[in-house]
Amino acid sequence: MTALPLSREAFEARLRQIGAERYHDRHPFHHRLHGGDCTPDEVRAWVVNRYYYQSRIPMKDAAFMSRVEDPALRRAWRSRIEDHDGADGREGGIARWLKLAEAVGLDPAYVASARGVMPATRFAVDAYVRFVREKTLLEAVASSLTELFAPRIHAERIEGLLRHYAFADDISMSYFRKRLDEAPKDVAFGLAWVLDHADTAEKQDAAAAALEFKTDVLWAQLDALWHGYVAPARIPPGAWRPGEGLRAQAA
Ligand SMILES: O=C(O)c1cc(C(=O)O)c2c(n1)C(=O)C(=O)c1cc(C(=O)O)[nH]c1-2
Repeated sequence: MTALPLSREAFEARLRQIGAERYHDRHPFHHRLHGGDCTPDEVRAWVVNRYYYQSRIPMKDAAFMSRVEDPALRRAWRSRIEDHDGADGREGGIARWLKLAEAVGLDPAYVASARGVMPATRFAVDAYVRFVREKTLLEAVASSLTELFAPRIHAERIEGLLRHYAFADDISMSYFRKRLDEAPKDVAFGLAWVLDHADTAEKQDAAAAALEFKTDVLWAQLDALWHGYVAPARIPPGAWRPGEGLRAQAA
């Protein structure tokens, strides 16, 4: 006997439960960061590694769009690329992230080179891009739904960083402030699309598994960061080392 799909409401609740249990706002590295307990070098390591995630988001969205045959879906999706890359003289999220890099004392060109990114960060982030390129469109859209839970963490981060770190100001926090405006529209669209298209129990299971996979992508990045940079730090070969990639004044 084939299982019946959950109602729209029950399926949405199932997706939200995944966030409640597995989203990376629960990770100890985030508690440390937002609570003011990170050393300047731990913050720098986070900025260097998280840049790689940021830089790959528009690439995964372009990979997604390259597979979409419906112009309406492509039209709804394409602002995600512009939000990160910028458009028509408007600065995008990547440029704003590099302002944060500068504020924490890093050379933006070094960060943008991605030279200091840890292997585990690359593996996790590249796995996300590959997932979106290779899985069904439903799984690809579902994997973006961690953003349902992101506004909460961005608000928490703005507040925590402003309270605890001298580098935090309007300019260095602009990435997160802007995401508070941008993300809700994307996620409302993505959630409605998944609820509309996951119309069998099998598709609901696949969408839920995709969201879990994505929480793993995020969690694994923070595990790597903790292992690499929080004492006793075990920095992997080739990854950023304290003192490297600093901007001239901060060196
Ligand atoms: O700071 C965060 O915790 C966080 C998490 C996520 C996420 O949940 O994937 C994204 C972002 N930020 C973000 O800024 C962003 O642009 C973004 C795009 C996506 C995506 O999967 O398409 N996730 C996220």
